[in-house]
Amino acid sequence: MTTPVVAMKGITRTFGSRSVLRGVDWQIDSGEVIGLLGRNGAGKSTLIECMLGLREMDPGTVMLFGEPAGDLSEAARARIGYVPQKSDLFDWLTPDQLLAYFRTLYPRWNEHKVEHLLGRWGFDAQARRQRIADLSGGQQQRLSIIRALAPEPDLLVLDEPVASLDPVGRRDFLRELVDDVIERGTTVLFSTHILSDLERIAVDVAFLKEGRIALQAPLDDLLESTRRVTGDPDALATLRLDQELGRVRHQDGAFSIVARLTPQESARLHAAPGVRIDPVSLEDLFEEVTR
Ligand SMILES: Nc1ncnc2c1ncn2[C@@H]1O[C@H](COP(=O)(O)OP(=O)(O)OP(=O)(O)O)[C@@H](O)[C@H]1O
Repeated sequence: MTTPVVAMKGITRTFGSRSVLRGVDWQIDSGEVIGLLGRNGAGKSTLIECMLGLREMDPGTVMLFGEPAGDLSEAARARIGYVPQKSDLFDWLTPDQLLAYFRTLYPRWNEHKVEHLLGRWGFDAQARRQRIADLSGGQQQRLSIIRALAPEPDLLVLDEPVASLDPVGRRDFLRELVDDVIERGTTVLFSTHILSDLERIAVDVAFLKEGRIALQAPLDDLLESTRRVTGDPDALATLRLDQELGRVRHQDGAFSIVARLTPQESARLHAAPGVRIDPVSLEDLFEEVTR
């Protein structure tokens, strides 16, 4: 049996009276590429920070590459790349100084990739010698991504990595992620609110809701099996489906259920009079699962 890259058990985190994580059990295996979704304030950043041993937890344990996250060996630490939501760059340095510093910390550091990305992402000679504090938010985010990719990590964790990037920067970053990072078999966890980005990468999606992973599945399977069933409120009110994600009574009196349908359920509902079955988008799914 191979050791999971991430193994979390009973992760709990409370801020004052607010319980943000409520006993998360989660495992991420080698080579998985997972998009982490959840409403604002659902606890995605908190979960990621607990996962990487950057935040104290209430009860709970996290193992990374089989080692306790809070007491990682240098070797295990060097296998992780992290792009935080808020820049943690040493902003009194220049990009060249920052990258030179990090180069000394990692046994593996792909200088060719660094130069290539710096060139492609608009770091000319002047920008490379400018204080990071004086770079734009998007440039800082690009630099943070370059720093995380340079050591060719086995686990790459990205917390809303494209939030400050312009559309060209986003597309370019996604291309890099798909063509190089994922292609190499890297395990990737990334949180985003840009659902179309997830659809480009074709990954598993995990939904964080009420302090737990409420649902995780390959995105393609999820979209293929999930349907919105609309019909007569009285008939649908008593309908029970195996994997129901949500039910809504609309203002116009219509009633709909969003559920993952088995082939049998699908056949049964298609044959039922007055029932409509429609595909759902990832946005619909997000709304239902995180409602
Ligand atoms: N240091 C802290 N002290 C008090 N509350 C905190 C602290 N850090 C996070 N929280 C609270 O925990 C909740 C989850 O925050 P978190 O940043 O993890 O959510 P998120 O899912 O990443 O949100 P977003 O999508 O908006 O980035 C929020 O209600 C936040 O206010």
